[in-house]
Amino acid sequence: MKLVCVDCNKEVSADLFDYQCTCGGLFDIVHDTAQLDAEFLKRVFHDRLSERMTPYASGVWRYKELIFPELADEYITTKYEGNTGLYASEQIQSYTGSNRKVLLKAQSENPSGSFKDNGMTVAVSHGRSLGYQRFTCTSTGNTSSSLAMYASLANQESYVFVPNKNISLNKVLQTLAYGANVISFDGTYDDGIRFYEQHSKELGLYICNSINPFRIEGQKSIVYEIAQYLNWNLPDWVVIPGGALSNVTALGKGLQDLKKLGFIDKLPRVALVQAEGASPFHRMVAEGRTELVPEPTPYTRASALNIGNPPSWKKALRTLEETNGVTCSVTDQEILDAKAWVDKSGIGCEPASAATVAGLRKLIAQQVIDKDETAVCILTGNMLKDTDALHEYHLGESSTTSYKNAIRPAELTLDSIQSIL
Ligand SMILES: N[C@@H](CCOP(=O)(O)O)C(=O)O
Repeated sequence: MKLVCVDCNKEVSADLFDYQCTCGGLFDIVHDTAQLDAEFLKRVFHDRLSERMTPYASGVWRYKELIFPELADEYITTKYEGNTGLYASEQIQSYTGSNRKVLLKAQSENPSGSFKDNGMTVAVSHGRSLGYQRFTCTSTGNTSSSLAMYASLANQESYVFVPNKNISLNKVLQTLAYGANVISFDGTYDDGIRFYEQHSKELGLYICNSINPFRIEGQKSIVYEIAQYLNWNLPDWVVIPGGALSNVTALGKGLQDLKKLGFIDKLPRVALVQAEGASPFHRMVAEGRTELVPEPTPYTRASALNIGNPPSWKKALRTLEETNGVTCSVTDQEILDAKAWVDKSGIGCEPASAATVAGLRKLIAQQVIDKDETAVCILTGNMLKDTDALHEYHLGESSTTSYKNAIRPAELTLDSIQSIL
């Protein structure tokens, strides 16, 4: 296993772990797959479906050979994440105008209620194997609750940076309840990432955001699981929401693994959907540019997507290129209407997830996706992650998003944070 920079292609041994290359680029993890026997692995992955209460019962660690083969089992911190439902919905078929039942992959059924668990179990396990006892992330709420859960499960400390506005109160409460030290700051997720880029070394904390390539390795399991449930036959399209762009990055990497190993014959096409108020990546693609222009003040009601400068955009672009993918953006109203349909289909999701269903509907209407093509939409977070959205949609009310048990530095500086640690 080695780290390869996505910008300058520099190769570094994975033992010399870092988040960024000296050139500033993010790292990819590259495994040595030459010795892997695909048919043998398929059998192993199948047999592990009957595991209970061992690390291999996890829908992530089931695929350990493709994710982190070198890790000693003693470091695995798992809550049997993954193993989430894949549903064929007639309601969503009729809402989107498809001629085929639409598949929904409910990552919302993960233990902390979002897809972040697939990556977080790997990041925290890796951090522990390096001897870290204190973990951190910046988050709009799902990453933080996931980290807080795994850190506490491993009896470790977590310090999470959370913007003080435009995020879901429930997610912050969940993070606090799991025992994290919550640091509420004036800014956005993008400011938190910038802070890490400047100070990761001095902080001495293990960073669990998606700039960490081990998070991406864990998130690859989402597409492995879809493929395995469908007997290694993927639909024509995978529709995925985009904020920090870790999900689409991991999807692309997972698809390449499956193709290289011969588990699948051809790559499905990827449709990446962003919220209109936070869509720098879609705008870049739609305008034919090759450099992302950050949005300084991203805003969407789908708070998990409130990101103006997604760190993984170059990796995401690679996924789009490799899969002949497309992007689109949808309005908050389109997202909330689609969410109401997902909720009443009995599956349920948080607003950001519903961007996929809204996007599929739009792309079918625009004839980018044919009505006869098959599609799976990835639902990233649980319906109860954002009950304010339910209030607003169904009762026409909104409630406060202030929270009191948080640490509030006057500003996000190294001194102010070090005084808290
Ligand atoms: N919506 C995300 C944003 C953080 O993204 P990450 O992939 O870098 O952890 C959240 O839940 O915080």
